[in-house]
Amino acid sequence: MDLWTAPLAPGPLDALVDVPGSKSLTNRYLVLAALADAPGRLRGALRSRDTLLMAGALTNLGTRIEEDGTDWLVTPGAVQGSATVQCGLAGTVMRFLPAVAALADGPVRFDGDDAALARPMGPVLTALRTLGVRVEEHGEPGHLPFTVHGRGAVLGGQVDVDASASSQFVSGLLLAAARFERGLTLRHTGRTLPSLPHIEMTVALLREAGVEVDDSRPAIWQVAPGPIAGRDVRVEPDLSNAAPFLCAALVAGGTVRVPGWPTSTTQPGGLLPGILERLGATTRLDGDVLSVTGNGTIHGLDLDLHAAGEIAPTIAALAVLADSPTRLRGIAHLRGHETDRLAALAAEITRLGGQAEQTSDGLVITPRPLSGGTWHTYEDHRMATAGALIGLRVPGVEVEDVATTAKTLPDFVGLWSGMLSGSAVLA
Ligand SMILES: O=C(O)C1=C[C@@H](OP(=O)(O)O)[C@@H](O)[C@H](O)C1
Ligand SMILES: C=C(OP(=O)(O)O)C(=O)O
Repeated sequence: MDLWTAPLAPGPLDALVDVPGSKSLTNRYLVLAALADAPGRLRGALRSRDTLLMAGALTNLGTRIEEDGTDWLVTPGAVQGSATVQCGLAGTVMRFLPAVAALADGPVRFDGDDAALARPMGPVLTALRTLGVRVEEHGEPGHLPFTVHGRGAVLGGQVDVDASASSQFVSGLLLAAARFERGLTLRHTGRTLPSLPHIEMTVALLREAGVEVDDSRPAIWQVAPGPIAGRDVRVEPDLSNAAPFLCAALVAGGTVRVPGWPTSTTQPGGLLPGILERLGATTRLDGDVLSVTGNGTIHGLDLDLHAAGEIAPTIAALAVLADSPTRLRGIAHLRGHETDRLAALAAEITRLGGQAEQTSDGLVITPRPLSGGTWHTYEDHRMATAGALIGLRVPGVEVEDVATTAKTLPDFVGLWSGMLSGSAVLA
């Protein structure tokens, strides 16, 4: 077992951290570019395990993706069957590509890491079947591995989807829907809907590519059939990956700045400044540089994170170091993320001597004095960065398999040490 001793904060921070591109934007732009009617260019695309898996899968499906300096040039081709899609542990790959594969002229087999076999896929497969696509399951029903038997075209029409376990079920169908003969009307039938900003991101990117989307009725999205424009786009920095760095200012005191912060964004990380202020930070946006300043005091709070579940592990790490208890709500769907994040956080916080209880839809964390020990990461990049954050203040936190951060941030350790040495860190 590979252990990385999380460095203690040397004192108040003063750092500029240039965070690489957004995973969610990169993988959406790649899918849209692959389905477009002309070549496209991605600037600032993230290179990480999840985006390289997406690029590799699209290449297997007939897209040409070339490096041009730091850009990705994407030349669409007819979607090809007799292909395989290796999903790794990437939700965006396993949920976005089945609807693309349905357009292929033959079978496309989807497989992934062992941990990926536990992630829910059923609503995507049921929706494709409703749309007339044959799907063959090879393991536990509603999970990887499976084969989508493309027939070269999808009629489209109306479909009901329960997306309470993941917004990606909706995004994945919408992204390919303009290529269905009749487009798609998708109605979410579940009681809760997580990560709405990520669905809004999908809608925004479709519209930017010239696709007509009607989202005027609650929980219903209608995508008109039509061409998808090949575009030249720039990917915003990954604001959820910025979170551990910005939060480090609350743990260690001092200031951490992240350049390239968008003035408006559909990334859920756009909610961070408001959340960090409630936790005790001061935030400022000077041009496109977000500064977060802390004085070492973190306030516990009651927070519904259903819109931004992705940042919950980072907020949970702050909560264990706070001056009062924290209740995180609205994040039952985290049980289907890279690991059962509610169980993983509760187990690891408890292992260090903290107190964390799972509720039906979140966690209650009561600060207690912590001591060092192994912080298990369960192949979850955000568990690894949460351990690093706690280790800034608690001596001897040994983060297991820190390399798992490569899922979305391959140089996490380098960026983290650069931040601590106070130098400007350029990705
Ligand atoms: O569409 C996307 O890019 C994502 C949607 C969210 O998924 P869930 O709705 O499953 O939480 C988020 O947590 C994930 O990291 C990325
Ligand atoms: C839930 C996450 O990833 P995925 O895209 O694999 O669902 C995440 O990055 O926090």
